Amino acid sequence: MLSVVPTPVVVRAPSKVNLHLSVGDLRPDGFHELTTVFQALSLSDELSVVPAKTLSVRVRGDDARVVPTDSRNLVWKAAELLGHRVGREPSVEITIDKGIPVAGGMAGGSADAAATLVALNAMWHLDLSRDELDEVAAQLGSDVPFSLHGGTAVGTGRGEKLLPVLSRNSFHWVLALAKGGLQTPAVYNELDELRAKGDPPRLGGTEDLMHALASGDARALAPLLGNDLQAAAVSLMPQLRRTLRAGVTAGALAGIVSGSGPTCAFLCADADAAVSVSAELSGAGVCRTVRVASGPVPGARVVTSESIGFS
Ligand SMILES: C[C@@](CO)(OP(=O)(O)O)[C@H](O)COP(=O)(O)OP(=O)(O)OC[C@H]1O[C@@H](n2ccc(N)nc2=O)[C@H](O)[C@@H]1O
Ligand SMILES: Nc1ncnc2c1ncn2[C@@H]1O[C@H](COP(=O)(O)OP(=O)(O)O)[C@@H](O)[C@H]1O
Repeated sequence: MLSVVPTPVVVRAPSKVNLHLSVGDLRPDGFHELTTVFQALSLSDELSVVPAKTLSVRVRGDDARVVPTDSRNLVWKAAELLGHRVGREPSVEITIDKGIPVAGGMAGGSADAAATLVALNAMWHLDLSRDELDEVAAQLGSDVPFSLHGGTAVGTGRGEKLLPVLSRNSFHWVLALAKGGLQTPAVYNELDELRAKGDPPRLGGTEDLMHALASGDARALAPLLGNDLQAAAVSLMPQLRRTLRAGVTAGALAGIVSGSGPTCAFLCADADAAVSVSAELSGAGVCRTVRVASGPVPGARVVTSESIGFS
């Protein structure tokens, strides 16, 4: 007799770097008003989802031991929220292969949450529209809608309201992963404290950055990269100053802290330059490990989803 065993729905979801992250005032709801330009990068997580008796989560990869596998995991929350919304028990086993550093300012948890929504939308044949998925995504976290969309986009509000940005060519990045992570709320908090004590510089507008992206010119883009959270991340982890200097000494066009950090992202002139910067940076002893990535890449998407038959 032929029995059909479902193969997993496998979804790949990208990390991100904020090319521009301008942080406004703290809102009454505890979030800061942002203007940010996200770019999705090829460094990614992969999720495999199969039907099961109950909801469970497994995590594999270098950082696996610091990722919760219970209801604190964003994929658990995503499965429950979507299940509740469509009236289904989220009885699935989710395996996360982590490529994105944990608590690294690269939206790894958000990528996994977005991947879960995409996987369940496919597995349960829900056919939810982009807008419906976006609405669920925004409830899970400010960065989750961008992890769904990918590409290059401007985020406003708390980062969840997105507009795509015209971007030509691929950009080449080297990522310096730190020993340890930084918790996003602590970094926003530190910025509020720095602002209460003094007046750290605030980023201006994004017009020139948009032109540089449209022209696809990495050399034009490099001096326009900026992140208001960088001062706060460096204040909490002063060794990042050395990492940022080392990347530029190694030949990168520019370096910034990615989002709330502590990953540092270095924009390079081309793919060859990225390989050479990564080699030099990994020998400099200023970070835990180094990765090469390119962007923009698409948002969370199914990479395989079939049923196989065997007798
Ligand atoms: C800083 C950024 C930049 O893209 O990303 P990461 O670097 O952490 O990946 C984001 O704003 C993080 O987004 P995300 O990680 O989804 O944050 P959320 O879960 O929505 O919020 C976590 C906490 O961060 C703070 N927060 C987040 C977003 C925002 N616009 N203002 C905030 O003050 C709040 O303290 C909030 O309680
Ligand atoms: N699927 C997940 N992957 C990584 N971290 C997760 C996940 N779910 C929950 N977390 C928790 O979220 C925190 C922030 O993780 P992450 O999303 O990787 O960082 P960031 O907010 O800096 O982009 C982690 O410290 C971890 O405890």
